Amino acid sequence: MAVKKSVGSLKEADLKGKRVFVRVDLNVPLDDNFNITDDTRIRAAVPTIKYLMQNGARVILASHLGRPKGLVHPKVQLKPFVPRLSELLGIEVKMANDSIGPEVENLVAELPEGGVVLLENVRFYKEEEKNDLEFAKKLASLADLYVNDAFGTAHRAHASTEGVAKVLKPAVAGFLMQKELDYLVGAVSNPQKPFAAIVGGSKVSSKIGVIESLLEKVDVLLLGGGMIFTFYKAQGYAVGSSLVKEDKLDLATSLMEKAKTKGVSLLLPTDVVIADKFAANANSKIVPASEIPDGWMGLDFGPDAIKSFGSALDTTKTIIWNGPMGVFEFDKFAAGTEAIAKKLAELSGKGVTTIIGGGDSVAAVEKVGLAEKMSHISTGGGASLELLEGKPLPGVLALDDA
Ligand SMILES: Nc1ncnc2c1ncn2[C@@H]1O[C@H](COP(=O)(O)OP(=O)(O)O)[C@@H](O)[C@H]1O
Ligand SMILES: O=C(OP(=O)(O)O)[C@H](O)COP(=O)(O)O
Repeated sequence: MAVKKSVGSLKEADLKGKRVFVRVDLNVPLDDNFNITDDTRIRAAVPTIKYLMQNGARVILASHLGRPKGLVHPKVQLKPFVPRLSELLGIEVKMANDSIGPEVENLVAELPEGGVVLLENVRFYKEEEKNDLEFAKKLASLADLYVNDAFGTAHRAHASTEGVAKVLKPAVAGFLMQKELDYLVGAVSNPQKPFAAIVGGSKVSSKIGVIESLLEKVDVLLLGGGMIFTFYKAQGYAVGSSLVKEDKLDLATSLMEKAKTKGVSLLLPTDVVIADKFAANANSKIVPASEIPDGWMGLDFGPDAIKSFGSALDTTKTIIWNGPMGVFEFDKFAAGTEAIAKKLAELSGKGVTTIIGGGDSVAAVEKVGLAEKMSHISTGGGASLELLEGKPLPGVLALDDA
């Protein structure tokens, strides 16, 4: 099935007095004191919410945060977002203690036109990720209309992204969703070549699968972040206590073989920055990729890799980047990520199309002040990679046709 781009528009919807269920992606980085460290995704959701408010809708916001796996987890409650959302929207956003049930229904019933309520993390219910129909119906019963503006979660077929869109009609795209599709479908379905993808981050299990299809599309594939140690181990390297997905070792081997057969230049860092613990103040040193001692873990790549990755990118015309190259949140392990951000900013200036996707990748680029230099900052990492694969996104497919 082809990627779908033409979806029903919010502009055609009758909104006055209507209860509108808006799925947004507020899955942004927070520090240990619940301070939002990058609010790009929150700001990106604002135009749709403001439009709904200005047109007299009663707005019900739903999002996930983290991966609480169906359990109520205080660390990923949505309460910390209320002040920032209220500030951005210029009203007092109400917080619900749940995402379904009588208390939520009462809050929604009391909402004035132009009012906004934020539901609690939908992933506190295991039914969310299971895309349970009964749960989707409960969410749907809160509203008269569904808007999906959560591009970052559009690759997930979950109750609040896909299930609810099937039972609550009309179901249309928000402005952010539309903007992302307009840009990305064009840019990635027909990219200017040579085309490079850079994949890092920590979601190894979900992103390693994407690599297989990326090998059909790209000329250059650079791997970094937590992704690389599974590849090293598959080659017999010692990886110490680095992040490794044991069940993906065979896949890593077959991906390296496939890259060779396809003539794709697949590069892994040749040196890494290792740490004796996962902490900002860890002891660190640079070692060859094949020599990570026991008890040490790789948290960034080293200066040789910075050079070789830079040269590999020099001749490309389109670059998509998802996933930081190291634990950039700790200054000691941020050099690889910063070097890639700087390289992409430099290449953007020379006419190369540079697309950055993903909550943490965007946070990393924001941290070094280079977001403005990129061609497109996408709020979706996994979602933009899956679009690039040519996969239809369930959260988009479920929306009404244009
Ligand atoms: N070598 C590594 N080991 C463990 N975690 C890493 C490593 N490199 C990067 N990370 C972590 O990956 C996280 C981001 O991963 P991910 O969610 O996949 O990216 P995105 O949100 O951009 O899609 C960051 O918090 C970063 O600290
Ligand atoms: O942060 C997200 O994806 P991303 O890290 O791939 O950009 C989305 O909020 C989806 O989260 P999930 O990967 O836990 O389903």
